[in-house]
Amino acid sequence: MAQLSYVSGSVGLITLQNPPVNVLSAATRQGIMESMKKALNDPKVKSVVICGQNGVFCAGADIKEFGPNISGPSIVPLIYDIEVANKPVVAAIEGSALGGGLELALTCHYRIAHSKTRLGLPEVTLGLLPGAGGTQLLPRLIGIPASLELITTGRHITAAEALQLGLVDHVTQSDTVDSAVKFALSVEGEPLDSRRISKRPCPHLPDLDAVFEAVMQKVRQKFYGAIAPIACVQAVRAAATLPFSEGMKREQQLMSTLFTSGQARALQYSFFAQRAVGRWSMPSGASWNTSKARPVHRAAVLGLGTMGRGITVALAQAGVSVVAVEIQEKQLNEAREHVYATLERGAQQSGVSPSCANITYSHDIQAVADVDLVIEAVLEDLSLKEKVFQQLSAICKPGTLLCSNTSSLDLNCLASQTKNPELVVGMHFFAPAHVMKLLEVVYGSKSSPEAVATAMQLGKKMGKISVAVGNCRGFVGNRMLKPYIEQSYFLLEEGATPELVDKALEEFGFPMGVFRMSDLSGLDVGWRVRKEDGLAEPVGTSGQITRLRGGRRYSPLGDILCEHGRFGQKTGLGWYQYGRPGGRVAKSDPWVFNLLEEYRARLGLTARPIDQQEVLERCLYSLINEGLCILEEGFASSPEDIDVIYVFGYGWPKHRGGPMFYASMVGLATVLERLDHYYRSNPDVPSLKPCKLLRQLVASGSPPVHKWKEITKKIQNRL
Ligand SMILES: CCCCCCC/C=C/C(=O)SCCNC(=O)CCNC(=O)[C@H](O)C(C)(C)COP(=O)(O)OP(=O)(O)OC[C@H]1O[C@@H](n2cnc3c(N)ncnc32)[C@H](O)[C@@H]1OP(=O)(O)O
Repeated sequence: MAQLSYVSGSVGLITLQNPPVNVLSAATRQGIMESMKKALNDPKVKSVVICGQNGVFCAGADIKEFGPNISGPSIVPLIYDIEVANKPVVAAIEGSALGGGLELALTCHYRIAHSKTRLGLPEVTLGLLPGAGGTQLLPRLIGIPASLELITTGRHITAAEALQLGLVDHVTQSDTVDSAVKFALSVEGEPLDSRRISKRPCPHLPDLDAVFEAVMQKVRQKFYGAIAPIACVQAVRAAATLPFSEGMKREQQLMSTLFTSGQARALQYSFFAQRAVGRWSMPSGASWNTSKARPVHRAAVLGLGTMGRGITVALAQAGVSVVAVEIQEKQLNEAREHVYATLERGAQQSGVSPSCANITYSHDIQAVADVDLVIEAVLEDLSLKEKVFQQLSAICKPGTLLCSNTSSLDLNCLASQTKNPELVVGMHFFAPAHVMKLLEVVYGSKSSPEAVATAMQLGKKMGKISVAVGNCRGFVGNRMLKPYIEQSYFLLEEGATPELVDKALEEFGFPMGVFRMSDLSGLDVGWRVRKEDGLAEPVGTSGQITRLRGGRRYSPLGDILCEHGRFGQKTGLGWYQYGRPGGRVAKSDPWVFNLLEEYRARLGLTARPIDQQEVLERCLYSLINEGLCILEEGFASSPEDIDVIYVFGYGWPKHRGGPMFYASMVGLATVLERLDHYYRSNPDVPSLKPCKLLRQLVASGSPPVHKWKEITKKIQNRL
């Protein structure tokens, strides 16, 4: 797992060999330790270079090894041995140097990096801190403010930024190992004391207390509820205020608390879940490793409203050439300006040139004739979309993939309008489409595995986390949102306020509670759907209110707000008041309180005290139950798919892993017991009825999430 060889007469070259990314597994640590010892004891060796095989230095500790029983040599003494070595040790960094990998490089006496290398201490994103000396070494090398920023965000930086910060000594464009070996030869025999970072004082910072206080406040706000960023700040503070050895003790102390935390487990689960969703499968058995994606060089976006514009930007930024089509001239011109400005802004932020040249605009649908793939993003209206798919099927060259950005319509209906329904898939982006990481790739009953593979690959190219899901109402994300919103309305009927419900959800970790979120996305969207479904009936001021519709309990509260023109932020009024149309700051609205009181009085409902626990149980457990139904029915192939969708598309707090992981943390038996309890008192609310899979999982001893697939398969086979 690490190999010592000899080059240029006097250089011992230690190569980490743990593909694909040379993580510091027990065997790799052992290999480094033995190779170092051999090199240092060999009188022919005058200097040492450490590199990684296959163009990657090291992606840090092996996350799979984390747990109560870690075997092999500890990482801290291992890297300490490198720093105290009496021969110069040079890190030859290429590919990635992350986490423990960067810490390994920090204990070397010199760091040479290839210009394309990414460096960082991303432990915080795994619920940890850089616990192999990173919190003590980095501030001594690059100062406290820069270290705080890198360690609390886990941001990866380029070699150029690393050079600017003083994190690396030299950046090369040519062969990294060759450069490092030449460099090692040039420093053989030179004194090393000044090169040992642990021996340096931490750079002085005036107003130390004020700096740390401000950072702590920022971190608490930005990463609400997360414990790792706070521990990171505390550890860096130790570097600033304590001698190195004491700081190291503090780092270890803080690390041991984090290491066993539920948050670290959730975040590490999420790390692997993000990668697992790429290994998609369909109920037919087709999957990522049996299906080949087609290349997409040229794509079209049809409809340049908010979503179409965002998708155009994301495609252009991914280097795909785009034909952007909008039939209304005015909308087309506005879209052109908007896309240009967004690309310019993005280019300024990232320091690369904007990709505007890749886009051609047209108001003629015929312009899509020779593209490889079309993404339709016209209004969410079935008959309009059906017409568009008929046209696309007639215009596009044979083999063009036809994708819809619909968030709610039946993909099979759209596919049935085309000559080749196997070429139709959903690409459900989330607003703003160039920013949000999530993409649901929806397969209909006729979508070919090749079409799914192509959409998944294009999503990846656009920097999205793509999840393949089946074609059910609302797909995965929006379908699970329905019972969650429904419960929040019922809670209002029973005595809660929008403020109380939102507070509970925001304290849980959502960036916005359900009512603030609804105001942001617009209450009229759901109202239109409910009207189409025949659920929303005009209530007026004196009309009778029926709470049982379609055989189940229904709350018309959202409809009543819409009848009053309260569509949320865009009209300045919704569940809250915003001062003006388009306002963003939510203020409580006495009108809503009065409405709730009058509504309850009309229906003879008595308000009762409702606590945060009940809000969480009813909103979250009904959402979880729907997720389990989706798994049971096979519309998502794994709990990881659902969790990734919720974390990256719906603001589920990252440090809680996702709804399925959270349910397993709370205890599936507890979730079942609470759902049973609420369903008993609300038998007209079917979303509270625990699904078969939940009962089965509990009966099977509540296995961990990665074992659920065995049980879902059994249920699906029986169906
Ligand atoms: C042992 C005692 C504990 C002391 C702790 C001391 C303090 C140190 C802590 C750490 O170092 S924690 C780890 C910090 N490192 C990271 O967070 C890096 C994580 N990896 C990445 O960001 C990316 O993988 C990459 C290196 C940028 C490469 O990206 P790329 O897109 O090229 O490939 P991936 O598909 O992401 O990865 C390939 C493959 O490798 C697996 N993998 C990557 N990193 C790790 C890791 N650190 N541990 C275990 N496995 C890792 C990844 O899961 C992929 O495998 P599959 O999931 O596809 O099987």
